[in-house]
Amino acid sequence: MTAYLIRNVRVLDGEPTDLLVRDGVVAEVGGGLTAGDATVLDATGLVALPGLVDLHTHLREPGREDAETVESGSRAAALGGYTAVCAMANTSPVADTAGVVEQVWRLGREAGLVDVQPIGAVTVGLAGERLAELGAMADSAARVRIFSDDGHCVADPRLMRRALEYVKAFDGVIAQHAEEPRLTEGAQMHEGEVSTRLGLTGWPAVAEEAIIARDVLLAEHVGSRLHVCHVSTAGSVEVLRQAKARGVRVTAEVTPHHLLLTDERAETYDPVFKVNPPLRTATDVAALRAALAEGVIDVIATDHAPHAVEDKECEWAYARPGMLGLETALSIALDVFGPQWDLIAERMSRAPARIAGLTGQGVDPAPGAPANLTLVDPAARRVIEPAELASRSRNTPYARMTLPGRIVATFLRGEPTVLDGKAVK
Ligand SMILES: NC(=O)N[C@@H](CC(=O)O)C(=O)O
Repeated sequence: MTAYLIRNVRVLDGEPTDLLVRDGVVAEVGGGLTAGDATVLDATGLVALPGLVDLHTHLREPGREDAETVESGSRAAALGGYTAVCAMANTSPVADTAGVVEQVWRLGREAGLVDVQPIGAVTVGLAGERLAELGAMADSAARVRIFSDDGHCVADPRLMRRALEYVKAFDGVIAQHAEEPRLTEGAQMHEGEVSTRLGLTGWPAVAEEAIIARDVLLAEHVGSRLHVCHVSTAGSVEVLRQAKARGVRVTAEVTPHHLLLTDERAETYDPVFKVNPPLRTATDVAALRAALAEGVIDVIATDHAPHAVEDKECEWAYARPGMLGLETALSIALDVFGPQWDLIAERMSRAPARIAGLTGQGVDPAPGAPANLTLVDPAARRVIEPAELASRSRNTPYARMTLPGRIVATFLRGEPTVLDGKAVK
């Protein structure tokens, strides 16, 4: 195993120092370390962060390997500075058995670019009727702890209650896609002024808020852990704020796109901006930013949702919802929050690692810490070219935008997965 001496790097907000990475851990930190047999990387101007952890990634394997595979999604993740991703269950077949979650977990190990932690479905086939084999998935080699029907809401309150109760036994968490389905039938975009003008059926904020309100009460009632996926409205933030103040065991995530883009993008009728939950208003964006800074929202999660060209480059009404996120998330965070490295490390690495129970991930670079880390050049700016992305899909909403920050290197347990901005394998 090669050792690396990372010279003159700032660890988060600290002064420039050297990091010696050896045998999978950060062996030493300090000024003027000697290289010995280590490969020297000059990291002047770069910032070292704990490797990013994504709580919400769609890898599409098994079933839609034309849109993404575990390997291509892992490469996109590593290039985005990630060392772990949680793979959503809405594959085909659905990840609702020990067999499927073990398959995804094994494919992740084989790719070896990030830790792939499968998420299990809450209900069989995401159909919302019967609980899946949560215990068998938890006991499998994949050690599933997060369960989600993401893409669908667990709408039946009794089923949601049972799921919350069931996962308590192994400190699991239910990650809810909060969308009251009766309120979003036929919905194409956020319900508001823009949808009225365009004549598109709206997805009202209350469809999200009503489910979050119900679920925090259920989680409180049974004393279990709830995680809320892709929070998108100012009203949801208020529900979460109240629940947290009461001590409910609830955590929440927001996506990079909901921190940056608004429903006005739908005026282009370009389906690249169609996503679930939909892009909301500038008021919502401001509330989400404040909630993330404050900690009412715990995590930035990408909801990386690759889609094949035929599913995206068609009429708005027929396009699948979802956008790419892994290769641009850190840049969006930097654009929105500036170089607040401790905040970025907390919301994009430590907190998601804690919620997912991933030991060894989300640990700041310090002597003895597992060498899962990423080196960022905050001064770099890059133009996003869809064709240059490592994802098999092209549906980035940031095409041809200039974004700040560039991932220069990523290390997974001491081995580089990205060097000089390029994937190592
Ligand atoms: N977030 C999205 O817009 N899409 C997700 C699932 C979903 O939440 O609809 C996908 O799997 O494509």
